[in-house]
Amino acid sequence: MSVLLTAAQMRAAEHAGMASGAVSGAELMERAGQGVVAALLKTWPNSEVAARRAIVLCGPGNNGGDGFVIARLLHQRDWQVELFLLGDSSRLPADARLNHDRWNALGKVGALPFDAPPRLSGGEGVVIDALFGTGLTRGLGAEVAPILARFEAAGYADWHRVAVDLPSGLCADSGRVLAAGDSPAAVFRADLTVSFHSAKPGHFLAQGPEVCGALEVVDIGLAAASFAEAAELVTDPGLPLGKRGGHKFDHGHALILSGGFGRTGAARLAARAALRIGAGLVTLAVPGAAQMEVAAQITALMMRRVETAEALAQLLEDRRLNAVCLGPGLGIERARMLVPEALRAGRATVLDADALSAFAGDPEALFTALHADCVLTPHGGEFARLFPDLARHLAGPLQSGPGFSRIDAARAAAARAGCTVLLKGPDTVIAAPDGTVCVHAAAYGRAAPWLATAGAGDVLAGLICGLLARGAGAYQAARAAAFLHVEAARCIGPGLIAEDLPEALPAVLRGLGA
Ligand SMILES: NC(=O)C1=CN([C@@H]2O[C@H](COP(=O)(O)OP(=O)(O)OC[C@H]3O[C@@H](n4cnc5c(N)ncnc54)[C@H](O)[C@@H]3O)[C@@H](O)[C@H]2O)[C@@H](O)CC1
Ligand SMILES: Nc1ncnc2c1ncn2[C@@H]1O[C@H](COP(=O)(O)OP(=O)(O)O)[C@@H](O)[C@H]1O
Ligand SMILES: [K+]
Repeated sequence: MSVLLTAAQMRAAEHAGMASGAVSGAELMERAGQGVVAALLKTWPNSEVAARRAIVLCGPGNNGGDGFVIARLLHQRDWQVELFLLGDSSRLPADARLNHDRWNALGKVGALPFDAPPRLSGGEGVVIDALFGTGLTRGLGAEVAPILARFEAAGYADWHRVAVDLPSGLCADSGRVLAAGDSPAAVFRADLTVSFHSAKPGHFLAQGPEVCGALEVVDIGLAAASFAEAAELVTDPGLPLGKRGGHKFDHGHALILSGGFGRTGAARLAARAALRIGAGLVTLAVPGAAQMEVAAQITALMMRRVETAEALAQLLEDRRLNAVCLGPGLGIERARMLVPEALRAGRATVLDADALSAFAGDPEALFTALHADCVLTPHGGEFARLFPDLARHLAGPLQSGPGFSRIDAARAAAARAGCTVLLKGPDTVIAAPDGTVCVHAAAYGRAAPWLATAGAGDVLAGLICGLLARGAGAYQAARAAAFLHVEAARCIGPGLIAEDLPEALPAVLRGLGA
């Protein structure tokens, strides 16, 4: 299982490694520098035969220390290296100071800000950002931002940009770019980011993927420390998805509540996803006025008329209906009427879209009615309606690090709601009320920008409901659905529309060996 370590957890892992006597700080720094050099040569093998020029920008802490190691290792490979240090070398921490001195025996240490900035000319080269890593506590201000701005203004042309651990300016915990007072937030925009031991949440959340470029995580020989509170990075469904025999009723019966005439498409998409992910049966609960519309569109799906809360209560007397989904296309009025009844019935329940927005005026009324087998699937706007204080924390400039993250927000929301919360986006975060949390990032090799299309969220709600019907727990169902949703999108690729997503599931499941 991959975990994402915050700046504080990473420091604790480093201290544990050093305290055990297994490794020294200087050894870790050496391996970090080796890892960056190896990753950059792997990414641009031709740079060995091109200009072999590097400009290394070192900061006042251990991130700068890594920069000195990188400069030395490239120099040993006959690269022409220009190195610049921000701050006073006598104030560097011990390991960084050691590597400063080792470099200084080989080459010069220029000062930052530049007297005369180096020119990015003469063919291919590499700018290495070793200014700040996990120790960044405030935004890049008047001293540092202009250094990056000069390179940006000059244009990098054939030069590659490598960030050591994190692009400077990016908060390791939140993936937000730190602001410096009223100045615009500044950040190094990397082509490649090389991090150590474990990725950080900031590599995957918010602006992280956009400013990191590609991401490599290199082993520096630290033992895998276990942090109960660390977020997991989702890289698999985490559930067995195959069917091992049995009757259709052994695989659950999902009930998807539909909206009225002309608004049934969203629920039909959700229902089809629930069926495709393996729910034994799926029924659409439809108001009378929409029955003809739905009947004309469905085959394997079933339909029941549900006009009122009483009708829903009656339907749910059938205990075989074991999972319910409300929200997609439901309409605010119908949601206000039906959600409390569905929650009273105590089934595993997904609430999405209108089922969330219906409680914008009184989120507490919803929280009181929710139970542990529920999953809320808000996008950013719906999240802000239910958890306005948490959304405010996430919005606006981040003045100090480590910053409040989408992980913090989802975790606080799940604790408050008393159920699983899946906060949607390219950086989806899923949290359980006990604090268990994971990040499913559609980023780097798993980017799926085609998912930003109408109806994609309805399919996700249906997938979760289908998995709940099959007996998965709320958190596990949400986690697996987020993974499968992006797998399906990647299977289709450009041109994707929401209708394609359920149809891609057989290929996805086959690929997973289900
Ligand atoms: N934790 C570990 O296990 C390892 C850490 N290593 C490196 O060490 C880094 C962390 O080192 P540090 O904790 O020294 O932190 P950093 O080197 O990231 O930065 C800390 C320094 O920057 C200053 N600072 C912070 N924000 C600033 C701003 N906006 N403007 C000006 N100065 C600012 C701080 O006062 C402090 O002097 C990692 O990112 C990584 O590159 C590696 O050497 C390998 C091992
Ligand atoms: N750029 C993106 N990359 C990956 N996934 C995305 C992206 N944009 C949106 N998504 C995903 O697509 C779905 C959109 O859901 P939602 O906003 O509810 O839309 P709708 O209500 O139209 O279905 C969510 O699961 C979200 O995580
Ligand atoms: K950096």
